[in-house]
Amino acid sequence: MTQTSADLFARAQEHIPGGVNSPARAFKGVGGTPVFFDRAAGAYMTDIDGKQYIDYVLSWGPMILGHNAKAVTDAVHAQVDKAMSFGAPTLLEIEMAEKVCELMPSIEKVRMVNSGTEATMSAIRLARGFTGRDILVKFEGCYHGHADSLLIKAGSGALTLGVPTSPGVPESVAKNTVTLEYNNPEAVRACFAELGADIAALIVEPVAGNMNCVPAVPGFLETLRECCDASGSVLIFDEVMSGFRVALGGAQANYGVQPDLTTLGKIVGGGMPVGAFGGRADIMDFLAPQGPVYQAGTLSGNPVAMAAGLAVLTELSRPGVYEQLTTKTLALTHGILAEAAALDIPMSSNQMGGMFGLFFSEESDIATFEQVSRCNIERFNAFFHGMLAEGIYFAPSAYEAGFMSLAHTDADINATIAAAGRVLKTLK
Ligand SMILES: Cc1ncc(COP(=O)(O)O)c(C=O)c1O
Ligand SMILES: N[C@H](C=O)CCC(=O)O
Repeated sequence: MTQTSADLFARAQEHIPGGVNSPARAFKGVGGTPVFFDRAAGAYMTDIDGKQYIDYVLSWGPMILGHNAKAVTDAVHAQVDKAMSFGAPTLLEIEMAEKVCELMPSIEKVRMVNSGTEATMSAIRLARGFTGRDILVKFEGCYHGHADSLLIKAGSGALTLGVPTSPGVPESVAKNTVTLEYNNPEAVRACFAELGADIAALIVEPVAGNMNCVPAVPGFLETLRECCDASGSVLIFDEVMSGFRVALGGAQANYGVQPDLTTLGKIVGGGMPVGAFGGRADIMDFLAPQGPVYQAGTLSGNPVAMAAGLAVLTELSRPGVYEQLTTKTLALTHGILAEAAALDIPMSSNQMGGMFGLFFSEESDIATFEQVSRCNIERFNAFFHGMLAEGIYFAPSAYEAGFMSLAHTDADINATIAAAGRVLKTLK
């Protein structure tokens, strides 16, 4: 942390609540003050004082090509020169919808929105309107944005700040959200046996990325599918984070389980504020103006955002991209684990495609929220600050996933592993 960042953080707090526009940025979990950034390119971000960092946050996932990839900035500049917004239909929106449906075949129709929160909130309203039921099932430690019915036992910043269930959510809303243990199929079966006829939807992160990184265990998503089929409930995969990150077709392609609805964000907007939700045509046709469930947005399908997102999806559609991301991510996690093992520091990792988690834990198979909660947070915090001083930017919370981009080179990864070795030595 530099004096300039500290000064700016003090100034920010005068007129911005907590000094940030999203709590996850505030360094509350790790202590200290956030770094203020000025520019970014490829795998690097440069702070306000000119110090460069290798970035594994990537704007919390979207910058999968690396920061300011030329294909994206060219597309954005070209669109800005034409128009920034019409509030009327465009060809770009059709191209985006066609591309998303092509890449994720469970999506027959898709609606663009402006954030992941809007996507999940709208998907849930749609599921409730479609089924005529109220109950929503979610999992502890999964984060689906900050809509009222989802801020219950949530992950990410809410968990980091110790308010997984937020004040301000009325009891009348909270009572319709049932929260279960992630990766526990028995709990899901029991819940559906009791409440199935009243359950509108079940929403899940198929690779949880808001309680660190915890992929679904084999059979878990299949159980969700079976329970939803048996009770006529809508199965929603929240792929805001995992979509186009763990595979081109998202986690649903890797696991071979099709949801009824999918929510998207982050990568689909290429770094612009975008979300999307889509799925079975019979459900999506319940949306206004075709159907009765209302949902709208002044800037939804914004042409600049569509141009950025399409440019990213086009780049990601090239052969070999996800193999590269997997190789890079495994090189990083294995390299750091090897440094820790050499120092007898218990550490384990999870990984899928370009998404990973590092755990200061004796356990090597982290699959539940409880296991994540047992990790050594103090050690993570010390590791985080050591790495930050070394010029490596990891997410400022033990409950967030890490991200790899195509721009990270072997040299970046090796430099990160060497830095981790030096920092881990100080944690002995
Ligand atoms: C899985 C998941 N769903 C939903 C959201 C909400 O997205 P946004 O922050 O764009 O509202 C996020 C991230 O914040 C997320 O990781
Ligand atoms: N974990 C969150 C999204 O994935 C972090 C982003 C935020 O809430 O600011």
